[in-house]
Amino acid sequence: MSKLVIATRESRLALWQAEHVKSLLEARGHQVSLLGMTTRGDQILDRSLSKVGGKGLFVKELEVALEEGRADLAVHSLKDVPMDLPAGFALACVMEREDPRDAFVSSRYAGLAELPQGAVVGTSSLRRVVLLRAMRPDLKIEPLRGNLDTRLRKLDEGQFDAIVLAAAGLKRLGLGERIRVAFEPEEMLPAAGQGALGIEVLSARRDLLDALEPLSHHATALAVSAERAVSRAMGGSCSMPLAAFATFSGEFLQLRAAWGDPEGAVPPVRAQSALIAADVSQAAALGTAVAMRLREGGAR
Ligand SMILES: NCc1[nH]cc(CCC(=O)O)c1CC(=O)O
Repeated sequence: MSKLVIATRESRLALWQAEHVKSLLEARGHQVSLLGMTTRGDQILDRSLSKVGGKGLFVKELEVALEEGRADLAVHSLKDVPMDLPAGFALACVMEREDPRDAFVSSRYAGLAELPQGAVVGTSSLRRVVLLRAMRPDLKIEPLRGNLDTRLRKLDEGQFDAIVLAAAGLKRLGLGERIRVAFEPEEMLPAAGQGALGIEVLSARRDLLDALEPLSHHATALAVSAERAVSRAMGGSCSMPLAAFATFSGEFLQLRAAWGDPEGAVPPVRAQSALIAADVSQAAALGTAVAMRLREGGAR
């Protein structure tokens, strides 16, 4: 069968994800190799992502490799993939989702409620900041960047009383025991696409669709399509605190979303809706409808 090259970032999580796709494809008879590369997002570690150009930072170099024919596939955490891909690129495959929740990580405290008044919590996600503030306005929330190992090290060095990370990344790296408690979506609604992997290809590469089809996961694709439609309709960038989380069971797609005021002047606006969805365009329509409800509720 075909020989495929996967372009990947070189963080431990990105490599795990690329290896995961590699082994799934190999099990189906393909020959696969990895092409590791460093992206702008990996180089810029001192500033909040929202200030330096956003989600595209982790994706651009991988797209150049696809364009130049040095690689066939790029594996991404969907959360980091911009809503609209550049012309000529397509999200060919959405894979089964890992745990979509956010995780409370701390060595001293068992959960948010145990944190003392004014405790220091690390996160650079604006979504996590506004949702944490809504639950615990007293906390001191401080920026936390770097790859997963760096963030855990900063916690272990005592720079924070607790940090918040995606459960999916920790579990993939075998660090699931660091999770003291996973936030229920009612408390901290996940980001669009959190926990799901997507495979990007050049749109012209119809030849790859057959190889990728067995890796795609219908329920995840529907959920993520609804979530990403919320972000798209809200003009979502990572400078907007936005959460969107959908679940699909039976034929029923349920979507919840939350918008936070970046200045924190008003509490988060929440909206939800559900419908029977059979394909990704119906799922996206649900996302658009929920975005409209957010706006009606005061989201900008
Ligand atoms: N923003 C970085 C990022 N992109 C994807 C994940 C975790 C894995 C996932 O959501 O699939 C993380 C780390 C985090 O948010 O803690």
